[in-house]
Amino acid sequence: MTARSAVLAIINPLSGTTSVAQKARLRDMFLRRADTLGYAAEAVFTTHPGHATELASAALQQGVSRVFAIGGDGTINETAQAIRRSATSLGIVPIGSGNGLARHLGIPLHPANAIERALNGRPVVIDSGEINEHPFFCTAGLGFEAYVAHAFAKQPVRGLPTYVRTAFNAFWAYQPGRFLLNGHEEKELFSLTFANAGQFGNNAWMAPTANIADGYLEQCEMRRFPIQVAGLLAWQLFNKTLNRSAYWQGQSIKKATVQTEGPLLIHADGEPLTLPSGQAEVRILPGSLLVLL
Ligand SMILES: Nc1ncnc2c1ncn2[C@@H]1O[C@H](COP(=O)(O)OP(=O)(O)OP(=O)(O)O)[C@@H](O)[C@H]1O
Repeated sequence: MTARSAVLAIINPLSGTTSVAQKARLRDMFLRRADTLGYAAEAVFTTHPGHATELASAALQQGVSRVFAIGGDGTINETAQAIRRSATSLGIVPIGSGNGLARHLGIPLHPANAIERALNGRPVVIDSGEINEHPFFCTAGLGFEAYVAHAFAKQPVRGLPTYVRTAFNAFWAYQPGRFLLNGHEEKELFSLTFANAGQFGNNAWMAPTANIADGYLEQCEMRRFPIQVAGLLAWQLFNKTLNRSAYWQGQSIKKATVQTEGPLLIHADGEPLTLPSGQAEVRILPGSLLVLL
């Protein structure tokens, strides 16, 4: 008799707005379905930030071939960073607030369908990025989007309504910053995005033409814009046409540097980070992650 292949599901009890009881039902559904398909499945709830990386690293050491992240982009990031550049594949069951990577990849947003897709999926190679030592799989960036990520992290409740309220309030408080790009171009920017996937989440497409497996990041710059065009830009962001705006500029890059005076607020897959040196080095890691699709 052949041994059953081991798989692990990592579940963030705090992702999105579904209750812990609902997530426990998802865990049970995952375990039942994995068992039916012949896997030796385990599922673990995270207990603290960074726990998903610890669990996925341990699974990798034990030779687990498929690790499933049941959560949002932050949980996917923590899980994927442990198994990138390995033969272990990532399954994605999106239950977060934005689910940018899952939406870009066309993964079903209904958890039961996503479980089915991931358990039956084949490994497909995608790129990932790094901003200093921080990996990202969807987007990283600075300026307004980093400002919002920092503000959102302080909210007691997650989910889309909280995100929209936080972004709206941040819009009035935020002042565009000055950044030195690649050591020679000084620019005042509303935001600067490094996109592996095309969207932040919730179908907000900052980089409508991004290809997640082409070996490039899309560097998207948003210039300061008059308040009168904010509504139009928001419409274009969700309509996947922001790249037609005169305030948007994009290029495909393999690496970039950004400097600012004082600490640099950034985000990696929506997780807020601060770079005390004020300097960011961004690069693409082509073909660095296997995703079950
Ligand atoms: N048990 C836990 N207690 C507190 N925080 C946790 C725990 N497990 C994970 N986290 C943290 O929760 C944060 C948010 O998780 P996640 O990204 O999955 O959900 P989300 O923000 O609702 O979704 P999205 O990123 O798609 O918008 C991550 O930064 C992660 O480190």
